[in-house]
Amino acid sequence: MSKHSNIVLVGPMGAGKSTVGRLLASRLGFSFVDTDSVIEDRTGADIPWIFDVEGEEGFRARETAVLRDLLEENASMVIATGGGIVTQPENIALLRKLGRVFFLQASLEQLTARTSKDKKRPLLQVKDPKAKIKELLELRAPLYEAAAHANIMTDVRGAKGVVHQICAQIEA
Ligand SMILES: Nc1ncnc2c1ncn2[C@@H]1O[C@H](COP(=O)(O)OP(=O)(O)O)[C@@H](O)[C@H]1O
Ligand SMILES: O=C(O)C1=C[C@@H](OP(=O)(O)O)[C@@H](O)[C@H](O)C1
Ligand SMILES: [Mg+2]
Repeated sequence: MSKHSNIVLVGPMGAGKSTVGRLLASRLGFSFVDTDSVIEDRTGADIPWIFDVEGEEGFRARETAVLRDLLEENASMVIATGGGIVTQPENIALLRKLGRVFFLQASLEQLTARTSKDKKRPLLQVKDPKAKIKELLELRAPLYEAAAHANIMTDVRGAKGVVHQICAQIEA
């Protein structure tokens, strides 16, 4: 286990990392960090713009830089990551160094429904978002498993219920 006492959330788009992360941080009295928000704050641009101008490659480099910077922080944090952060091999070790990693999962139907209204995910601005989510999940599931210390199914409970479940695992 890491010397850092952070809680790190990984998982596909729509798993609830940003929503649960914020609630969990408040419940634990930790700082909340969303790597997407850090990148947007640093660039002064939104994610679609970064994907457009710097490409996914540029965005991924920024994600790794954020993880490296977070390792220098001493605060106790809940860190919500972007769904593709595990695609960079070096990030797996960085995530596990940062703290206890929870893999938030949900059914394809739930992931699709939860992301259907938000147009700020460039990778899902395609004809068939459900098929894209499925494709990414098949590619990334082994990577989430490699990064995570624990898995949390989020289908049958709302965000608050997921917070409760994570707390129960932390306190066990
Ligand atoms: N456990 C849950 N049950 C139902 N809806 C959820 C749950 N967790 C998050 N949501 C909703 O799903 C959408 C995506 O959540 P978000 O936190 O942005 O996911 P992520 O950061 O993993 O992409 C939001 O509208 C959020 O309110
Ligand atoms: O899965 C991905 O590659 C991405 C997930 C997004 O974060 P969320 O998982 O919070 O939506 C965001 O980092 C970007 O759109 C890329
Ligand atoms: Mg998010």
